[in-house]
Amino acid sequence: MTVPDEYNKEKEPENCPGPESENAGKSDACNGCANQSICESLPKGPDPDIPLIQDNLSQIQHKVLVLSGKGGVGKSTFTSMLSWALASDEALEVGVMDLDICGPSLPKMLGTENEIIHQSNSGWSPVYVDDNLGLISIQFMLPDSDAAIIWRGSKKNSLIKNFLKDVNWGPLDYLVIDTPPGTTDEHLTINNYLSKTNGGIDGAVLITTPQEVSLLDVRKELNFCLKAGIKILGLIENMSGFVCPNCKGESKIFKPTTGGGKALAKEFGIKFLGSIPLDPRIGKACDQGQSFLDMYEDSPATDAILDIVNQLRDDVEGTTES
Ligand SMILES: Nc1ncnc2c1ncn2[C@@H]1O[C@H](COP(=O)(O)OP(=O)(O)OP(=O)(O)O)[C@@H](O)[C@H]1O
Repeated sequence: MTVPDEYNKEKEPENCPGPESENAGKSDACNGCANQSICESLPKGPDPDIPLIQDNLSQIQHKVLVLSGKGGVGKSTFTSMLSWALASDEALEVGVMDLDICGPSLPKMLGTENEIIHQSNSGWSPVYVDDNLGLISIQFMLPDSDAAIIWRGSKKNSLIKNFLKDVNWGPLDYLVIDTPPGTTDEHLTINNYLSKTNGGIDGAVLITTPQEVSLLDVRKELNFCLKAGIKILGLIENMSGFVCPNCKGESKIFKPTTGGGKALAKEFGIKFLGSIPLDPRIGKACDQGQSFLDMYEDSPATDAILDIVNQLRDDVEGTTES
C-alpha cells in the first residue's frame, strides 16, 4: 500500500494505529488527528468488494484517467472532448466516470444536466449522452443542481466504490475518468481499485495551462503518477495562446511561460501531447452541453484536440510503436 506524501508522520497521535492498520482513521486516537481523513481513505485489509469490482469492470478494454494539479485548467473540458471524440467512432462504446464529486461539471458539459439516475436489477444505469456514450456522476443523484456536496473522504470512497461495483457499465472500449484537481482521496481510491482490475489503468493524461502556478502544481501530479505506478500517457498545455477567429493570428496570452508544458514534459521524459489554444466558443459549447468538435470543425482548437485524441488512441490501443 502506498501512503501518500500528505501523510505527516510527525503528527501521529499517541496510540496511533498506523496508516496501514485495519483501524487507521477509525480508532479513538484518530479523532482530531491531522492525518485522519488520509487514513480513512486508505484501503484496509482484504476488501470483499474487490472481486465484485473486478467482475463488474471485466469487460472494459481501456481505462484512462484525466488529471490536473490545479482546478480550472480545463480538465473536465478535455474529458468531455475526449469522450465526444471517442464516441464519434461508432465502433467504440465509451463510458465516462465523473469523480469530481464536490464539483461535478460533466453532466452540464455533456448535455445531461437534468437527468436522474436509474436503477434496475442489474444496478445503476449510466445516463446516455448518445447510444455509445454513457456518463455516471453524483450530479444525477442530487435533489437539485445547486446542492452542495460536503463530504469527508470515507463517504466519497464509498460512492466511488458504488460507481465501480454497482454501475451497469457492460462492455466498453473506453472508460474515461475525470478526477478532482490535485492529489486527493479520490485519486488514491480509484487507483487502488482500478489497479486490481483486469488490465489495470492504461494511463493518465495530465492537463496544465502555461501559467507558472499550474505548471508547479502539475509536477505534484506527475510525481503522484510515478509513485503510484500509473503510466503517464502525456501532458497537454491547454489555453496555450489565443487564435483570433477573424484574422487567425495567434496571441501568446501567457507569454513568458507559453511552452512551459512542453519543457516540463521534456524534463520528466514524458510525451508532450500538444497545445490547445483558447477559443471562447469552447465555453459556450460546454455550457450548451454540445460537442465543440462537431460545432466548430474549423477551429484550431478542434484540430489540436483531435490530434491529441489520435495520439492517445494510438498509444492505448497499441496501433503504432512508441
Ligand atoms: N481551450 C479553452 N479555451 C477556452 N475556454 C476554455 C478552454 N479550456 C477550458 N476552458 C474553459 O475554462 C473553464 C474551466 O474549465 P474546466 O471546468 O474544464 O476546468 P477543470 O480543470 O475541470 O476545473 P475543476 O477541476 O476546478 O472542475 C471552463 O469555463 C471552460 O469552458
